[in-house]
Amino acid sequence: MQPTTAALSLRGLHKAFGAKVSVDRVSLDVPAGAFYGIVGPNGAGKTTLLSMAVGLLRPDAGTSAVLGTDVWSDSVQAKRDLGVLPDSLAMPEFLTGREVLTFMGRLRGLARDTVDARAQELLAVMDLLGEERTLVVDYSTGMRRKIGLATALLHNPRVLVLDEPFEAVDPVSSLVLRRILTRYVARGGAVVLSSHVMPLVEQLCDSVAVMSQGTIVASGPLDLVRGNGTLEEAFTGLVESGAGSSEGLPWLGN
Ligand SMILES: Nc1ncnc2c1ncn2[C@@H]1O[C@H](COP(=O)(O)OP(=O)(O)OP(=O)(O)O)[C@@H](O)[C@H]1O
Repeated sequence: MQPTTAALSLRGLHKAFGAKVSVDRVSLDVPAGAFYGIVGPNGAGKTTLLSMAVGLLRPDAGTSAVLGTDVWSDSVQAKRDLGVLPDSLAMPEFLTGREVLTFMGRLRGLARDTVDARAQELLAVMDLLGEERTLVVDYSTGMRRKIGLATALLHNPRVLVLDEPFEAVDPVSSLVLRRILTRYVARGGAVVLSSHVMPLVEQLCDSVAVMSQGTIVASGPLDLVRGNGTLEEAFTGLVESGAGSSEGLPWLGN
């Protein structure tokens, strides 16, 4: 039987900023149809890794392939298959949400009526129809996240890479989004997301990678990584990041 091509295949990705190694020769395979969570403490290298994986940040070394297509040497095809929610989103600020979707959809080569129909549906599910006339520059943080997610979904990509997709998103929109992503995976799409919210990762993802100080310290099926405890317990055990002790700040509250 032919092995199925990985949704995302990272090989030896490496990035240093000056003397600081942010991602240290990371290799990772995200299988087709996976719902893959990447967790790690602040500064672990998740955003840097995902930015290189989707072709937004050029690595010092290593490769990334989306469904077998290299993101740097065949970026047009790779980006056709990819929907990306980056960490910090550069947006056309002086457009409304609907205009952003129309603009991005047309850039993606979608027909005008397809873009219009999808924009209407996406604005509805993201609960942004009421803000139709608001310019993105005046959006709240959560609204920006939601319009970013809508643009990631617009062209019906086969692989979604989402950096902290639930950050600043209200509980109702978060529930809607979780359902959308679960259905997307059930239909054969692959999702890679980073998050700090362990219960959410446990609820959604079938596989996880734990990052610490630029490397992956554990990866694989969720049940294997968390063992008999919760993901949070496994995470805390794996990541001895030298995080500040809760015994500190003796003056606080005294
Ligand atoms: N453009 C940059 N210039 C210099 N250092 C950077 C740059 N981008 C990231 N870093 C450093 O690389 C390391 C990893 O950062 P990164 O944002 O990838 O971590 P993260 O795991 O996404 O963190 P968080 O969970 O806080 O978002 C950090 O030490 C950060 O300071």
